[in-house]
Amino acid sequence: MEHIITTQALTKNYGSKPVVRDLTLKVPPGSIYGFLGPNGAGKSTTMKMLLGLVKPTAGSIFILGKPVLEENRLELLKNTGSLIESPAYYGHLSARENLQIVCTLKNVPETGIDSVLRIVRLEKQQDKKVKHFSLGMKQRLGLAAALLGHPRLLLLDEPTNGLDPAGIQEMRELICSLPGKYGMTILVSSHLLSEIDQMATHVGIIEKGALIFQGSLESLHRHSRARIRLRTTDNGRAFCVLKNAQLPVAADKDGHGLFLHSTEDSRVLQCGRLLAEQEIGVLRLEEMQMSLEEIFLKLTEKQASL
Ligand SMILES: Nc1ncnc2c1ncn2[C@@H]1O[C@H](COP(=O)(O)OP(=O)(O)OP(=O)(O)O)[C@@H](O)[C@H]1O
Repeated sequence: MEHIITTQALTKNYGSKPVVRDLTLKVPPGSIYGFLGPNGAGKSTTMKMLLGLVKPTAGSIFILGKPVLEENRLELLKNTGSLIESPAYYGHLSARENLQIVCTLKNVPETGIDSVLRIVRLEKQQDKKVKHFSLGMKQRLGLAAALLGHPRLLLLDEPTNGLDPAGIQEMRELICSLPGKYGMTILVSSHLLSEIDQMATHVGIIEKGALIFQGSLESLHRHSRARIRLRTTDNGRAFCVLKNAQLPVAADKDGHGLFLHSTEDSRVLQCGRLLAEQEIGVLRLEEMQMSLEEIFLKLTEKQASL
């Protein structure tokens, strides 16, 4: 399977300051690739390099299987839509008129305007002046502009920044619908783990310019050591019984229960049997996943200790 975006040792220094280091991105076709990292990690700089807006210090970029070179950059970018930073508009013009200008700039037919307005659900407001738009509507118009020309690849830099919860939800649903309906691949950046968790199929985590994780969202979740939380009629005695049986057990911090640091059926079964034998009642038994927040901290801690 050929990746839609590949970078090799992509590097950017500003003066002597490394901002992106040796980045090897692999974005699979049809994926929503969540590009995750704290503020200042280098996400925007990377996306700008992919779009040819910032020149890499070193390394190479391949988009849709082709190396991005000065001479074919424009051709490749024809197949790429982007929403980087707050999109600029003519406030005194309507949404449709703004999109007509984008069509001229992109050299794509205006016949696509109706369809992108429908996708972003702005068809009813298409004749309204953009200066009267809410931030959410402006972001959706930005997405509509990115979708003109039906690109195969979309690059979205923090598309939900500044939106209210309803706007965030709307933008998220829109983004999620695009690969299935239109066969697009999407690279979307965010510093919010929960957001990526709800949207992405694949994840790349960048910290201080370097990639510290890349893979499917599922494989990221596998990084989370799941555990079982138990509440019993006698947590103190239960702890001793399980510990004596060499089970990986720990008391939880507030003393209301226990953690079994394993989700293997055989161990959970053993745990239940031992407690029943000792006539200790089980009140709760639940599987706990590490939150993405915890996974991120774990990954970055590991990085810091390397
Ligand atoms: N033109 C520039 N000149 C010098 N330094 C820059 C320039 N652009 C970005 N930087 C620095 O590069 C680092 C990475 O910035 P970048 O905007 O890529 O991060 P980011 O992950 O997108 O963060 P944010 O979510 O805050 O936008 C920051 O320390 C920033 O100050």
